[in-house]
Amino acid sequence: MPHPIPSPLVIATRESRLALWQAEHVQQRLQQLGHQVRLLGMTTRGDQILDRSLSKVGGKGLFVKELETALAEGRAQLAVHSLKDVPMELPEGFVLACVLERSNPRDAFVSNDYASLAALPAGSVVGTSSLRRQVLLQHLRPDLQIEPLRGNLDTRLRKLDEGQYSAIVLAAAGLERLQMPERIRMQFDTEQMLPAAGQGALGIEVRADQTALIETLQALAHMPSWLATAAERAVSRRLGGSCSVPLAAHARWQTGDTGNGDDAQLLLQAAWGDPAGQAALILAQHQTTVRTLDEAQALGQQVAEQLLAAGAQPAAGPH
Ligand SMILES: NCc1[nH]cc(CCC(=O)O)c1CC(=O)O
Repeated sequence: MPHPIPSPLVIATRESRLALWQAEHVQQRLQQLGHQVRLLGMTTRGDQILDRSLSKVGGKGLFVKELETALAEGRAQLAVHSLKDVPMELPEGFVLACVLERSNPRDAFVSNDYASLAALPAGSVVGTSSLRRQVLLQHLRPDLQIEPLRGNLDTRLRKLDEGQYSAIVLAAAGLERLQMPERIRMQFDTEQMLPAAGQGALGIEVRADQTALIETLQALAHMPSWLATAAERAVSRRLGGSCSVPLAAHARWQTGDTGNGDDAQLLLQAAWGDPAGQAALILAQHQTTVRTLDEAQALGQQVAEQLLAAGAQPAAGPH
């Protein structure tokens, strides 16, 4: 007999506005299916360490460890994550139960004074929180001064408004979820600023032994988004997946939009940039029929091998 599904179900969540929105979104979806759902808010080490670049202090795992402890101890059953922040390898005993339908995967240009990246005068200071954006922005506009920007969305916007930066670049999905779409002056198309693996998608993590719960959560799964992000994450995994790797990976369906058709083709594009910022960007892409998670991962591995063959360097150690 599988474990019965507890009632109420408890979602462990960080307490940033974005994390709460995401947890409440899943709460509502599960309530619509007839489940009782409560939230358990908690502060993680990633939320506490705000003064150093994330890539220097241990990476994505910082945001999920406390949530996993709550799952392990049975204080909660689900953790809802921005898929982008989920490490490529989950710790033993945990699985990604499903990926929900992806919203906007693009990066947004936010500024009080300038309408687009192209409009910024030479030497302008642009804030961004990831090595990927830093490398891609420097590639698009070598004349700009790209500076680190940490903190949750409200903090980042405040730093912009205080005049520390002429513009900042962050995920459009976050601004849309927090109902600040008017802050977005321009959205980069994905060819110009290739998104991070999983950007704009939500994933639900559970304990691997919760088989009945995993079964239940398949009602929230969106296979086209799951397959696309699985391909993206496989690129990241092969390159040592962590925020200390300046890697972009984005997959999109080419035929139909369902991913379920017999001939649905997935186009996966990826970029790797030298963190020192000198060498040219390395780009790779491949398109193929994808029907299963295994096929999606094989596509990701293939594109990763292309990047490596062209000179991309995998991260030194595991994170
Ligand atoms: N790294 C933080 C983070 N994690 C998820 C989002 C936004 C939503 C998403 O990408 O799914 C953000 C903010 C950002 O990158 O600007």
